[in-house]
Amino acid sequence: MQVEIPTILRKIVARKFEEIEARKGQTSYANLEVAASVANVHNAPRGFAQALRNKVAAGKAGVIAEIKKASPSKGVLRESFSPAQIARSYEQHGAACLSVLTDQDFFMGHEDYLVEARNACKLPVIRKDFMVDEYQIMEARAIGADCILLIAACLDGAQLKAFDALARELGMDVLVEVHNKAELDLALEHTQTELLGINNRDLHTFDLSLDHTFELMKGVPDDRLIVTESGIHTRDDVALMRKNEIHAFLVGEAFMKAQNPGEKLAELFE
Ligand SMILES: O=P(O)(O)OC[C@@H](O)[C@@H](O)c1c[nH]c2ccccc12
Repeated sequence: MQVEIPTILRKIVARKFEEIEARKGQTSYANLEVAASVANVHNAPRGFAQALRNKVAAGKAGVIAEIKKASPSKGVLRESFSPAQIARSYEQHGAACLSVLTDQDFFMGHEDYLVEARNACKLPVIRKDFMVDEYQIMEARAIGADCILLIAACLDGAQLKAFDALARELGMDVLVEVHNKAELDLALEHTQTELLGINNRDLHTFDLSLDHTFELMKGVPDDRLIVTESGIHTRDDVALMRKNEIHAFLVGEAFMKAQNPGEKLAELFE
């Protein structure tokens, strides 16, 4: 028998199942469905993938700028934390999209932060969380998310397929995140999404290397847009990616630690 090591990712996922059970006790799936259809009228999806594509087609970097107060690897990243202010600052300085952490226990995130950030600007927003149940996908659209993240490291093929299909049915885009070849193959086999995230950080160990992007990109079909995720801190990191034909980025820490997140974005990407 294989013994499962309680890595950080496994701890997060175990906790996530408890959290979802508690939520189901408060709001039924049927209620979320109603809220999602209301959201499709008043907060129609803003076209997350398209916004990224537009930047890249214009010869620019497509930046998904992240709003996260803390992370399990680095602790609190930012004391003064106003999602609306940060969202406007990102928009002003050329972000294509926003990423908002909604996980409370490990990232000090909240659904309200997504709502505040999205209401403060016109950018499409991805709900950044650990999706392990359809309930969370319906909830994502109900709170106005334009895209969801699916992490291949914590899903099997059947789940990837079902969650990807549900998200699209609701009008959202999907960013499928992989970290190694096995996960990439799984993602390509079971999802249709045009956005393929390569996480440079291993969510089991926190090891980080930009080489993951260069190793895995070879196996990605041309019609997918690759998003390099995590560990982008300098103009040199950006230049190295762009030299290798990677033009879409997901950046959090470097912006969150800067006094002015939007100005930091401009500094790295202009
Ligand atoms: O803060 P960084 O190193 O710039 O990374 C951002 C983003 O890639 C990271 O927050 C992330 C990537 N995949 C995730 C999955 C869950 C939570 C967080 C993440």
